[in-house]
Amino acid sequence: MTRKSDGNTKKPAKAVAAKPPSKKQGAAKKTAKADAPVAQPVDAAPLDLASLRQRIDGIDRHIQELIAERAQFANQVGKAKGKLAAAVDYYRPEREAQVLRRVVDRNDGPLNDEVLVRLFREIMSACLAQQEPLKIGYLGPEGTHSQQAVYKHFGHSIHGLPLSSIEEVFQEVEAGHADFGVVPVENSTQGTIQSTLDMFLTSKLKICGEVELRVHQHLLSRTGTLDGIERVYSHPQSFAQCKAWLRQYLPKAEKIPVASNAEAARRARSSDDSAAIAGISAANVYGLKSVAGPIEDRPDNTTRFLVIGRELFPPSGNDRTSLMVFIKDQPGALYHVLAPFAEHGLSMNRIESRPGHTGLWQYAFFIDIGGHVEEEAMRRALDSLADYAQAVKVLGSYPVAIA
Ligand SMILES: O=C(O)C(=O)C[C@]1(C(=O)O)C=C[C@@H](O)C=C1
Repeated sequence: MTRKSDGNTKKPAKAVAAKPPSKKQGAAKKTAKADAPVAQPVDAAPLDLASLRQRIDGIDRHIQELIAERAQFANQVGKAKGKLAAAVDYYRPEREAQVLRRVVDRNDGPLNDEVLVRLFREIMSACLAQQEPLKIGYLGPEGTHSQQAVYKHFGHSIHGLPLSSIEEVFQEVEAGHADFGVVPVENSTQGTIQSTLDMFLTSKLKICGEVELRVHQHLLSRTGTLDGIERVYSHPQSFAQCKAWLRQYLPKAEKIPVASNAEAARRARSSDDSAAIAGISAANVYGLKSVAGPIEDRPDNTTRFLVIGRELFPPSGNDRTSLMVFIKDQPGALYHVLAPFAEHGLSMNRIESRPGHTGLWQYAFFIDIGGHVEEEAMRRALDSLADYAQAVKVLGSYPVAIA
């Protein structure tokens, strides 16, 4: 598997140096209501605690009024869409991506992009839920990183459906019991989650989004101490992400692989000599204490999840397209399949091959390309594949993950 950066690198947190009110703030002052809070010039005498809290109270009132106003407009947008069948029909991932990108572009600190995106995501989630909350299937049980990925992408105003396998997530979305599903597809330390890619060989579902989640692992136990730990439960992927730490601190403990980190936490709760490697949220769900964390070997350990649904959405302006390509058995076929993307100025972020289940030694290539299938360059590149590809399936075109 190869993956290359696509320019979606996170902006470094902007400097938060003291500065006079910006032009943006100056303009806002003119249009704001008379009782709206006014930014305190940085060189003014510092306010006392009571006055600072008074300012915050004023700002909170103003924020609340604006959120209520926004929710009313979102409601009207919902009505403008006409009488639609279900909540899923009101959801517009391309619009949400545009809103969040603008939040990032406008951000001058002191809060970082990730925090601001999370706040705005929650506002949109609540606005959408006025129609009806979306139903989102994920690899459960509760407390997994998959559940965190669901909240990161859809906010908390949803109905989460914890399911027992990646296959079941696909099935529940296909059957319409869930509006969307969220499944892990690759980890920056451990590589591809092959069971997810293999589902696309037969599934008709489309990829409608991606979520990147920084994954922090913790050692959790009933006692909260390393002493006396004889066995550790976790998912094989998590064991692999914490190999060096385990070698150093628990070289003799038995390592027992289980189906999910949440299941590991559930088992660790039954005795004092057991521990689990899992995300910190599992500690709250299963009543455990953190012995140590984060304990992953690489500090940039990140898992990428896919959002799967039943339809494709229009371009957002910064999209990625995932393809599944079966190539013809002839010299240079792979080269000829990839060349049109470069010729049309489209960058390839990832290529992965898996047994295609169509015949002995026949492979399916999973390819991620920057761009959207409704864009001219991508359409032309796809048209040029026909001579060297046996079959091309567009798995989805979706907004590139934000913050
Ligand atoms: O713009 C829309 O289509 C809306 O429904 C509004 C809104 C929002 O709150 O901004 C809410 C839900 C959609 O998924 C996208 C955006």
